[in-house]
Amino acid sequence: MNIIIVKDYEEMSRKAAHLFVAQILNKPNSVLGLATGSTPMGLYKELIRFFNEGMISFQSATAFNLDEYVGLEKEHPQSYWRFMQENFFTKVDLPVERQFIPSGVAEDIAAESYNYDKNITSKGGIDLQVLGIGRNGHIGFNEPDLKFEARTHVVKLDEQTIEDNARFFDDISMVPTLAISMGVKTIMQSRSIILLASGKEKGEAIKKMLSGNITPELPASVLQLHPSVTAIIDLAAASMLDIEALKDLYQISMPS
Ligand SMILES: O=P(O)(O)OC[C@H]1O[C@](O)(CO)[C@@H](O)[C@@H]1O
Repeated sequence: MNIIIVKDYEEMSRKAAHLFVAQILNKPNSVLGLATGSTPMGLYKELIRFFNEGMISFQSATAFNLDEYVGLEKEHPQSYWRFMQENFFTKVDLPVERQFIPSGVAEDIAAESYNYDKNITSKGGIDLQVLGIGRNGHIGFNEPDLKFEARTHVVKLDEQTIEDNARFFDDISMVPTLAISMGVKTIMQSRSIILLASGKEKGEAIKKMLSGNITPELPASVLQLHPSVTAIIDLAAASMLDIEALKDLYQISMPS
């Protein structure tokens, strides 16, 4: 794993956008794995800026999102479908027919999960996946203790995840308790992964992710086994790391 420690959220977003731009320039028909939440919003803003400046086009790209709440219609203000429309898809030229987000209201969620994974494979697999990280170490909505072999599936959200995401809903009781999420195995099959983390509340999860211990109790720790991960972490999220000790395990670059 290559670790880039940056000053703040803005620098994290810029660096991540540069990696996405490089990916698209090298392979215009890339299959991108996209995420929601507060973390990647700055990345999308930067990509939209690059698009508006004419530097990149998503015309030939395909996008698969990580997850969606079960029970929320597309148009629900907190659905991840809506998040992607508002923060990215309507602002770039990625064709609608190649924007994929699992449906949280499919009649047969098991079939939806199976077909979602199959669709990723049929498009050649994900070239570049962006991930945030939950305070409990989740990636996508793969909560602690879920097996690493899971493909796209339905997950029961942790109390902590429900609490964390309650900020987006009028009341905590309105936060869905289930989600459909790419599984760890689906994520690990991506050719390259960028993990983003910003803010001191992510410090503990980042420390555990890099500790050397690989366990489903801290789902992001599995990324230590992936051959091409770049973790872009701001100083606040990196504040609990013993950088000197980690230099034996990872390639680490510090802010200039
Ligand atoms: O970026 P946030 O809002 O801190 O959320 C952390 C993670 O949890 C999720 O909301 C659940 O998938 C991710 O989208 C995100 O990466």
